[in-house]
Amino acid sequence: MSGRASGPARSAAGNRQPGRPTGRERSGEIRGRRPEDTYRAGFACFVGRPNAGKSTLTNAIIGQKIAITSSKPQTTRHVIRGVLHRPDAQVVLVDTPGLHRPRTLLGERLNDLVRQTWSEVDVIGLCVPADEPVGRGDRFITGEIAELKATVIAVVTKTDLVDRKRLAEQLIAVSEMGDFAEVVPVSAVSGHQVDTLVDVMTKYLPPSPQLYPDDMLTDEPEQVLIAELVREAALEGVRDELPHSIAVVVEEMIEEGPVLKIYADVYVERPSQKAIVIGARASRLKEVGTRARAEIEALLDRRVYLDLHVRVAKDWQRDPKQLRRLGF
Ligand SMILES: Nc1nc2c(ncn2[C@@H]2O[C@H](COP(=O)(O)OP(=O)(O)OP(=O)(O)O)[C@@H](O)[C@H]2O)c(=O)[nH]1
Repeated sequence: MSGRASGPARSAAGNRQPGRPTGRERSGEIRGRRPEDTYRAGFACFVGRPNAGKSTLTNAIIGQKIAITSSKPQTTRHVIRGVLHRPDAQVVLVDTPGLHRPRTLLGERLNDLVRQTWSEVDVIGLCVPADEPVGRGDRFITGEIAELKATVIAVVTKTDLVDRKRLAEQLIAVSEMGDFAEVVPVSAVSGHQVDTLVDVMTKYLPPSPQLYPDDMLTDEPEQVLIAELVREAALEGVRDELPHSIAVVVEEMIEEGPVLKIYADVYVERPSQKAIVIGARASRLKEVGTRARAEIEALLDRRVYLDLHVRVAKDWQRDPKQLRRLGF
């Protein structure tokens, strides 16, 4: 045992008793620390209407492709956590799908998931794109999150798309929409103000020990990330025809020497959709496989063999059993 006085042992940074100097502080290693500089950690999420830039911003903050972005709304299905590590804080980002009018069981499940996530986080970043007028959708979400315990920060996204005058007007319009702790303009694409936004979010996290180990970027199982990459590739070019009809399940992953063999099923709702996804003489499916494999290899940094099967799961969006099987 060390000569430390009795009391609970300290296992993680910041989990210390106030007033008791650590060994590093005693040796003068950490100078000029103010009492408010304690370690902070907590959960944050971005909300906003579809296409507001939430996933892109999450990726820009974590610095890795952890959520799937697309120019079409509502591609984010799973709650994906990315963990941002800083010397003074840990921000655990939870990515949610957009809240929308439920037309299917899937829609209802997604909305439940969103509300549950909102009630569990410390900080919510309400994203409003700079290049579109503040609208009913933004006001609706602002109202929905107003009563939660979380601190709400308004984030004006995609600032690279507008000039300064338009941005200034949008900042005013957004700040008039609700009672926000702060309003922060940001561009995930150019990176402008991303660090500032993280500083602001960190400020509102509670003092807390580290929540996840240092080397952890995301706790989403690899399979889900891989399935999302396949799904994104399968949607490419056919989004207008089957925007919400594709689901992907990774059935098996087998290590074979330096190669990782991945067997995945691509589910569609109808035989006609199966034909679209496969394409003439399987040409489309081959392209999907090539594109997805490149993405997966980049994600895992290793060689991958990808085997895709297209299957019809009739009306999977409306069937509770199928939804459970597909991970919803
Ligand atoms: N120019 C520009 N485009 C952006 C920026 N952030 C996001 N986008 C684009 O806006 C579109 C939507 O971005 P997403 O991050 O998918 O939006 P989202 O809010 O997660 O969308 P849902 O998953 O549908 O709720 C994509 O085409 C992005 O490339 C930005 O800072 N600048």
